[in-house]
Amino acid sequence: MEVIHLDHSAIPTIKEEHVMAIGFFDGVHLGHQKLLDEARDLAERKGCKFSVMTFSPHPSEVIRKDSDFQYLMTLPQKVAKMERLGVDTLFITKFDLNFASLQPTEFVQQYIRDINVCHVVVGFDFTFGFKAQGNTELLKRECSNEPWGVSIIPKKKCDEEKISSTRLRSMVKAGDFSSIPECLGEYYSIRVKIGVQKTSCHYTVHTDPKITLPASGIYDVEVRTPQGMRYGLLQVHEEKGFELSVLSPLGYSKDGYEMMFIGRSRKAKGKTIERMEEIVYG
Ligand SMILES: Cc1cc2nc3c(=O)[nH]c(=O)nc-3n(C[C@H](O)[C@H](O)[C@H](O)COP(=O)(O)O)c2cc1C
Ligand SMILES: Nc1ncnc2c1ncn2[C@@H]1O[C@H](COP(=O)(O)OP(=O)(O)OP(=O)(O)O)[C@@H](O)[C@H]1O
Repeated sequence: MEVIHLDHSAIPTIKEEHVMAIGFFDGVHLGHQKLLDEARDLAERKGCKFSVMTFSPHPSEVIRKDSDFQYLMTLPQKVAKMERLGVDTLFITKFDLNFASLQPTEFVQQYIRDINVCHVVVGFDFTFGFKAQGNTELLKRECSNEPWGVSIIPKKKCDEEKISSTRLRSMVKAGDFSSIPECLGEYYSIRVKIGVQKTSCHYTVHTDPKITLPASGIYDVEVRTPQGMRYGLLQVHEEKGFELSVLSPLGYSKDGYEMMFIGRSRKAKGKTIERMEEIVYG
């Protein structure tokens, strides 16, 4: 997969035509995946490349100056997931105040027409342009006299409610992981690094400070190590970061580990995780 960083001041020439899906896609949940699947199928039928345009950082950080904005995934995680989904070209457009002030028609001209897009795929509630004034109706009007077309993907729901990144963030924050695989298509996972190894199987761990974390409590987790998966208990403290206990040591990994949240640990209720064997084996 080719990754192209787009900056207002330098938009490259793209020679080959491509079908492009547009959106922020935090978490790349099952609503996003439905949209991306349609874009990939269409690109295949048209015999052209499949591209995705995403933005960085999140518009909330720039427009609402929300410096505490918490993501479901880091940009490298998003890049890796897009690659797994068969994306040929990923455009990462720098979202700054200059870019945010583009009128919807200017965005269409510079970021769709001028980069050789032959078809755009967006969801039913996609918005774009200054003050989010552009919507799917405007996109359809804009392309009516153009060689490129637009597909609008209907709402994908879970439990009668739209699957959304905002909803997933709330579930994670509440420590409610029960419906997450139905919305995300997999367990919620974060990348962690070891801080201090307290004993052979007990560690303090840390993660990217911009990543959404669950409320304090003890969670069942699975950690992917070079030697395979390890079951563990993660204790999230209110202020003091978190601690991980596993049944056998993690083994060395320079880049850290992927840790999946299974759910709140019922067995660990009211306990601390130092004595993990007692919690696990009763
Ligand atoms: C050119 C452009 C300008 C934008 N300007 C604004 C803005 O002024 N205010 C705002 O809230 N969002 C703005 N956005 C963000 C969009 O409303 C929207 O969040 C973004 O296009 C990602 O779409 P998605 O949230 O459906 O994934 C802009 C987006 C684009 C592409
Ligand atoms: N459940 C869904 N069904 C269909 N399309 C969706 C769904 N969720 C998002 N999309 C579409 O995917 C693209 C990316 O959307 P976006 O990143 O805003 O996701 P979101 O889950 O709606 O996020 P947020 O909760 O932050 O608004 C947009 O074109 C949007 O319309």
